[in-house]
Amino acid sequence: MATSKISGTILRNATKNNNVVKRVVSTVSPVEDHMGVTAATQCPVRGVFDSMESLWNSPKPDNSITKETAISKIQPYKNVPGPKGLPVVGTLFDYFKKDGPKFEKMFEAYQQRAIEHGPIFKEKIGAISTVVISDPDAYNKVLQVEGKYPNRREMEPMAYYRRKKNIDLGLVNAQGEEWYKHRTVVSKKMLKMKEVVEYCQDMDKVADDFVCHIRSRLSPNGQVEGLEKELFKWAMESIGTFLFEDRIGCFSYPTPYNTQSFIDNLQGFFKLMQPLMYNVPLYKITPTKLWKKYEACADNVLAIGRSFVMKKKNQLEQRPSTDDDKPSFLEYLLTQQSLTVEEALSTAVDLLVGATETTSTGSTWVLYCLAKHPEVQEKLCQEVNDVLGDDKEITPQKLAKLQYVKAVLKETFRLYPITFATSRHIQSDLEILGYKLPEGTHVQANLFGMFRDPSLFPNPEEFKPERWLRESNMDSNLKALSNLVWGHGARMCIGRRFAEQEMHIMLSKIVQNFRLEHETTVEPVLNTVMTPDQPLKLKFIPRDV
Ligand code: HEM
Repeated sequence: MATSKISGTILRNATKNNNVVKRVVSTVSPVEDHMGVTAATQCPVRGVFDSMESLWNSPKPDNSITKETAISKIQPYKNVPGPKGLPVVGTLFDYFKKDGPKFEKMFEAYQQRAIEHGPIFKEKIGAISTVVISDPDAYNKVLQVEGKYPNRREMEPMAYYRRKKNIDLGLVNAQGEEWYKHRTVVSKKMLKMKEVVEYCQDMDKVADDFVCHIRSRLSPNGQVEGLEKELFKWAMESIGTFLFEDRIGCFSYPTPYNTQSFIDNLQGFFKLMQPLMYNVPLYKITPTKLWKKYEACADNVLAIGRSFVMKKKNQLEQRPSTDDDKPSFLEYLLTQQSLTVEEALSTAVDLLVGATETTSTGSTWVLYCLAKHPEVQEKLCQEVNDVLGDDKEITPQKLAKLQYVKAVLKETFRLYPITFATSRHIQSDLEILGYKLPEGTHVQANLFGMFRDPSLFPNPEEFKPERWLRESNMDSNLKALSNLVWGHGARMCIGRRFAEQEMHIMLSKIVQNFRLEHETTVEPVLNTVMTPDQPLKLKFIPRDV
């Protein structure tokens, strides 16, 4: 496990600043949306935080400000503590200093800032100003001002690229009513468990094929060269079964040219987006070298993604599905009155893009954590064998019983939250932790910092899936914090149910078939999502020989 250089207690350090207020009970009233789904049911953490009072309101000796005085002493935005920066560029140049924070380690920078400045700090890096919250209860207030159309910070290079090419912004970057239109269509299929479990059998087959594929790729020393790319193929094959109700053929040998090219370009697309997102956006004035590389990757991703989608669309036109067929998600999209054909195609490509780097990287971290913890691996294998018995197929009923598998995934994401912070532009003024934030402020929850805060998670550097089991004595409200790795509210990750299902299945099959050992120690870095800083060298030792 990567041991962070930083340790400490963010929340208790708040008392170093004069800004600590007694936390006020939050009363989030569930708002019903057009689909009759309450916001409370959409967001598993919402509401749960309401009762976090007991955790966070316990008297602190040096926290003498009462609720009333806190309210009368609400301070303006300009007084929110944080690192001092220069006019216009803020702290940007700090990130270029040899011993300064690093863009590719923003999660550590946030953790360090929170330890220095307390549970609320603000930072301006170049053109971007952000308020970062490291107090779970206080962050609940952000949920109250999400509005009907929650607004996340754009992935600026991606959005700029699409505007330049006149392409639909898609679910990830669209805002307001435009976003809502796409979201309404997609969520009907992707957020409903009833719909997602329909794909359990397909995912089970993909996972079985992945296990065979791994066996075929084992070198004499038991390693799989380019493991990350192989996991990427599994993620792509899995989403393909959903989007197209068909197999893409990622495991065939040699790897189909389009698949390989999609993988290479998508990885470049995410890697290059990271520096483009945080640096001064010179690419908007002139196409910089970095931008040209990014644009080439984005062009390829789009062209290949589109070719997969178009191929399926043409097949459907030649052979429309019958009543006996399970219609694919692409077919569903193409038949929606509210979307144009172009919008439907864009959405399908977005899902292909959104589903691959995330789940493959998340799975890389799980396999790494397991390889480092043989005792967890054995416990996991035992659970899988007990639940599956002789019939190796994973059904939704069996999946529901695999509690330790789920705990392993949660614990992995606690240590390596692949999206290290949430993002919202608040839609009305907000009083939080003694400060008044104006409408439009960009606010983030410091996930990495909170997940490694010893006052929240004892021995935070230890990998202990048991924390998340029903019988553990961890406060149930704190358990809910793990949901934030998927975002929250009406804009939470739309692929969450799908991603969890495919990862739980794949993980079960891997531990059933292999014992994992690790040969390298890796650290997390940001390539837009949090990835290992070097290729993983894991040994897959077949259990049946
Ligand atoms: C380990 C896997 C994944 C993680 C950790 C993850 C995490 C996230 C997070 C944190 C967000 C932002 C949510 C918010 O702002 O509240 C998000 C959005 C999104 N995710 Fe995922 N995701 C994963 C897998 C997937 C998959 C498999 C798909 C597609 C099948 C997907 C599609 C999307 C889309 C389209 C959005 C934008 C949703 C919107 O703005 O309405 N993700 N994801």
